[in-house]
Amino acid sequence: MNQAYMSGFGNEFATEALPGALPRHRNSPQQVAYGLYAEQISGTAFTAPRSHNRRSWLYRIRPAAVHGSFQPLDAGRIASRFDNPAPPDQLRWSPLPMPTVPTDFIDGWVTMAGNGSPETMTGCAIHLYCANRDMAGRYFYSADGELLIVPQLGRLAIATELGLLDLEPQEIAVIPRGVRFQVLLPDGEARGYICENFGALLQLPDMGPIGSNGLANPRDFLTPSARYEDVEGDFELVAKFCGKLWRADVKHSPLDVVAWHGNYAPYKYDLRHFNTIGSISYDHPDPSIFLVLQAPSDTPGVDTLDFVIFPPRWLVGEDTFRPPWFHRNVASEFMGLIHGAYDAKADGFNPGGASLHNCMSGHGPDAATFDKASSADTSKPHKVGDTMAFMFETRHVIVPTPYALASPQRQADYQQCWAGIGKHFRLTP
Ligand SMILES: O=C(O)Cc1cc(O)ccc1O
Ligand SMILES: [Fe+2]
Repeated sequence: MNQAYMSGFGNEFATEALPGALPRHRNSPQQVAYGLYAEQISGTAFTAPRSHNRRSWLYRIRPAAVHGSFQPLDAGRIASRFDNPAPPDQLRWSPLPMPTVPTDFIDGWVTMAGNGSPETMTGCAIHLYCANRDMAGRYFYSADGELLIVPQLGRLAIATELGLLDLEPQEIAVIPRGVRFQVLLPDGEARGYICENFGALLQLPDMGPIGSNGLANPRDFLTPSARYEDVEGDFELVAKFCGKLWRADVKHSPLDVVAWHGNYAPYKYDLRHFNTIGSISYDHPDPSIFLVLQAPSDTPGVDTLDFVIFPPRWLVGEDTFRPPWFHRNVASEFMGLIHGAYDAKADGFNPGGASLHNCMSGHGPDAATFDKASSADTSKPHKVGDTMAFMFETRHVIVPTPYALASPQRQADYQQCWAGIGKHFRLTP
């Protein structure tokens, strides 16, 4: 039986939708079973160390090269230059309204912020998506980066070359750079966040003194089994390349991979499976304990991108201000809320909304949260339940796009959430 998913992070998978479609003990035999073509897709340099080397072998009805020539396509609200002035202000946005005209997953991208560039393969772009129509007869890939997709509203059925990913809010998916896919909307509409990682691939973090278990456990990552379609028609292949969109005619479905093996493949992960580690004595720890996936930079210990979540958890710290503290960081923080409320903000940060606190911009609990937490009874545990927030944290400054700065969703009064923070200073302890 061809199971829907295979378990494990970055495994050497082998999967075939027709028996015997995978060549045995070689990758590129003179003739492949079922008249298939053999094709390799590499996601790291050929010479990358074995522990980081990612590539897969695809056995398909037609090679990926078979399509018409690419023509420029209007990129709409997708941006890839992050060289406009970035204000040091704390920024926050309300959720995007759902589209009023038919909009598929790709048409519905809005770039909010980013850094680096696709050409130099450094940094990332942060997009929101908002869609109400299936990608009918349309297939897409990004040569610019891997896509970390974080649904907030509505399920996604992501049909990829390597198999089908069914995704719902509180799950995430990663589509590797170059892998072609089509997104269908089982609920008729969908909204969420995308981080397009231009640099080194996302990986599971080392865990140091935490030990060999915890955080996101590798076996909870699911990769789809091979699944193909053998259909011909007048289809469109959309490529994102060097920040621009391009379209080409394709007379067959590119999702025609009958079998594949390797470790370069899409995967999904249910954030509700995260094994949250926290303080069981005093003080609020650094948010790095909530790290799900990291994209390392060339500097050991410094990531170009961290994907961090704030899941439901017990707070038990005694004589402790339990919510996130006031802080300024060298790293820059783009946050989103998938579900519920976030424990540092009493209101204004809503599911589907976003915030950006850049390098050294002061932020932390709003006045209402500060007042409540400073007088809470810390002799009793408190459950932060029914919540799922996340953060794309980067080493480089996250530049908001001109669109995001001028967006009607931008909350011009965001800084007011700290205006009520009073002076409590006195000369007695
Ligand atoms: O700013 C935020 O809300 C994110 C955050 C959470 C936390 O628990 C500690 C530091 C931090 O930046
Ligand atoms: Fe922060």
